[in-house]
Amino acid sequence: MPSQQKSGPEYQQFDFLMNAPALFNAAATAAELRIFIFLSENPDSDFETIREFTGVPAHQLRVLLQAVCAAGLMQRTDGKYRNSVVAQDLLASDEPDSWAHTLIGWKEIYYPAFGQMTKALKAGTNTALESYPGDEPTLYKRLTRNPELEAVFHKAMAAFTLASINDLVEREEFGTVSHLLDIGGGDSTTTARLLERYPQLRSTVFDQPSVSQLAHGKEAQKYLDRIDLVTGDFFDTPFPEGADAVLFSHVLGIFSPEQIVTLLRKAYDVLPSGGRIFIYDYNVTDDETTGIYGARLGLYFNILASGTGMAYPAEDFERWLTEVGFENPSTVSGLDYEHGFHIGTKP
Ligand SMILES: C[S@@+](CC[C@H](N)C(=O)[O-])C[C@H]1O[C@@H](n2cnc3c(N)ncnc32)[C@H](O)[C@@H]1O
Repeated sequence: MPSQQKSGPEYQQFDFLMNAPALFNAAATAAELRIFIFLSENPDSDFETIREFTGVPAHQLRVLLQAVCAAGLMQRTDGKYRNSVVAQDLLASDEPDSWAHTLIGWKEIYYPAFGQMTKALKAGTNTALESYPGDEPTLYKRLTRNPELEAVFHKAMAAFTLASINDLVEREEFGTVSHLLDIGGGDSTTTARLLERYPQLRSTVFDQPSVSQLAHGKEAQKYLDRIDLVTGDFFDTPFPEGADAVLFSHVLGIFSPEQIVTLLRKAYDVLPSGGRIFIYDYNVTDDETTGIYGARLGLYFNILASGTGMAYPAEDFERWLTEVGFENPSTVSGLDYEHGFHIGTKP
């Protein structure tokens, strides 16, 4: 009987897509078991050596390794295993910028929620948040009740931030800022990279109290004398004055247009004349048809994180900047991982 399977790149993409959740989880499990790091240190290991290292029963490990090979992250030659080029590049380290942390965070926190997509989208709210105790409206706030999971979340977020941050750090606009206000600055990873690059800069990082404590992590440790921490809820707590630029990195997209305008107004009010606003975030294209990182993020916000928000197109950010009073809003688009950099100046 002839094969029913269709051929061609679109069908191949369909085949990959239909199996991607299983392959993703296999990759994340291999990362959790530190197999990529092990193979980096011990390339061409045989099955028995990997079994001894992981302690996973032989049959189950056979199944896992086949899946990771099928995903293109590992190669097997004459019974010996090694990382593929991309796994060696992105997954084979424990450094803060390793994609291994991102995979584990997405496996533990993001994707379990995606099973509720239909329910959450129909309800118009982030119903998956019900799995986390508390009555706070966002994942970020509920995680403050669970320090262990919160640390996994911020490790994953910091890793992905580091993977996508170079295009932000290289923006020459930071060279003429003396005091930055980094709103929702997380564990200060972004601020630390900016301080490393721009010696004239100091930064005030505003985040929730439990998150700010994570600023004592590896990246920020070296610059604590140039970092001030301000804690609170950024909707309720006044923004501190004194900065000549405000940065929102991966923050505004979480929220609704009304909430975004509220935060932009708060930034506008504390800036001096000539002060600038910088927004670094994911953008889908203006016609809203492309952007796979943006797609994942928008769904995650609406199912779990905040019940609103998306990787808004650049034209939305520029319109909000104008509405609040910033002059000459502009966008640098096409940055790493579908990012855009939006700039406005207070008259
Ligand atoms: C996606 S993270 C971005 C972190 C960092 N700016 C980056 O680019 O990696 C969003 C941050 O906003 C903070 N956040 C969310 N809602 C907040 C609120 N209402 N008040 C203060 N911080 C908040 C979270 O704790 C988190 O650190």
